[in-house]
Amino acid sequence: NMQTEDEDEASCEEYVARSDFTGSSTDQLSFSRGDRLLVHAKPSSEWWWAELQGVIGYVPASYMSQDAAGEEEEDPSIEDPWQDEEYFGNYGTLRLHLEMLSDKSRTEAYRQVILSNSASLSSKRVMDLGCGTGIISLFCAQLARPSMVYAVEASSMAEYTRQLVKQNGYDEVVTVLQGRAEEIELPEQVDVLVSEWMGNCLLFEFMVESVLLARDRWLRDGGTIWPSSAALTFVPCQADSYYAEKMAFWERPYGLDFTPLQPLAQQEFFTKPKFSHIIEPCDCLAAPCDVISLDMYTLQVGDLEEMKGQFHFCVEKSGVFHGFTAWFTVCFESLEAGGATVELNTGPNSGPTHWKQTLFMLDRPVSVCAGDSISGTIVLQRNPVWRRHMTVTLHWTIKGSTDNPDNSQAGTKSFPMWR
Ligand SMILES: N=C(N)NC/C=C/[C@H]1O[C@@H](n2cnc3c(N)ncnc32)[C@H](O)[C@@H]1O
Repeated sequence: NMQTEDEDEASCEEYVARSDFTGSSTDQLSFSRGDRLLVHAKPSSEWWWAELQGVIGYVPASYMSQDAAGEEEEDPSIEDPWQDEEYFGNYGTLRLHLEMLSDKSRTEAYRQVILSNSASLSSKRVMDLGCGTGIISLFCAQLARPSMVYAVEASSMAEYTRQLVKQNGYDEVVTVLQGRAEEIELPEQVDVLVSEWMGNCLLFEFMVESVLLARDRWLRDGGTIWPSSAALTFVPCQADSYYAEKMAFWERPYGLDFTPLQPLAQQEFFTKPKFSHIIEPCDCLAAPCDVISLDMYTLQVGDLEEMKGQFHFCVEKSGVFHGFTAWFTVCFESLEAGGATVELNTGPNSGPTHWKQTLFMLDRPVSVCAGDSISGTIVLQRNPVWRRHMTVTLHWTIKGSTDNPDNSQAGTKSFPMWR
């Protein structure tokens, strides 16, 4: 039902942009912090249809603020950009700790780090950032002889962690401090800073920021940070079963044609990355490639705002290119020069982990042949408002191999994680 102009104006709402936004496709508006936008419709919770100086397009709803127009500073007490209440609330329950402790690949990798460095850990001072139930700190006390381990945990789990330390007779070696690593005070600097901070797609949750701040404040010069380095790995892949389940399903359910729902399915199921995807090695269409590498000694908090990477894949076998799958690897250098490095690889050729892998589905699958190339860039854009979130923007070009050079097409897509 078409509304008349003035009615339409009446149903519009004015919002203020919380921060700058650069549209990544022609149907998205770009705007600056403080711009006043007229929201005409809210077709989904993520993207609204809005107008700015006569131009209409999609805007990310999370950037829209209805604070009293003109109020410059968003009141963080209303909406904490770090969502710490919810975040640390979740970690105050056992569910996530049970999941992480049950992840053998993850937990045994950290145990191996302590075990293989046990001699060098003698008389060392250690900080375990975000210790959770304290498993890494307990490994240090159980397998080595550090002079002190400061186990820092912001959630209410910390009081139980203290009990676990005492229960196992390590209260002389492990000191549990409840609080955010950014705010607590240690009595001294440490020789080793260890943390298990990696989120989905390596960076989600952005706990890594806390690790960098603690490194700069509490790790002595020449100290060791574990993990020492991290890499985000991508591969172009098939995702037949996921595509069949979410998209092909609408072709002929019960002998009926439901294909008009496919645009909705694409919007609802393929707009965000799919966490906890398990990719089989045979789904990989090319050799994986590290698109982003982080050196934990030199990485700066500012670098986290926008990280860029490039990729170039040579398709090794013909198939359907449904999207990209991502995972990460972290390395723990030895405390002694020349000692063995321990690696935790969360990819399809290593043991399963609770992170599994992350699947980025293209809007439309593309058939590719062996010899084709898929090259492009990835940009991880940290969300300026919701500080634990980011957007992953992919640009790719598919070039036919020499015998079918005309099969060349380009694409781009932005995936919010999550806001
Ligand atoms: N690996 C992932 N994704 N999460 C694993 C681990 C997260 C644990 O670290 C704690 N944590 C996170 N950030 C901080 C901080 N800044 N200060 C103190 N404790 C913190 C959380 O409460 C969890 O117990």
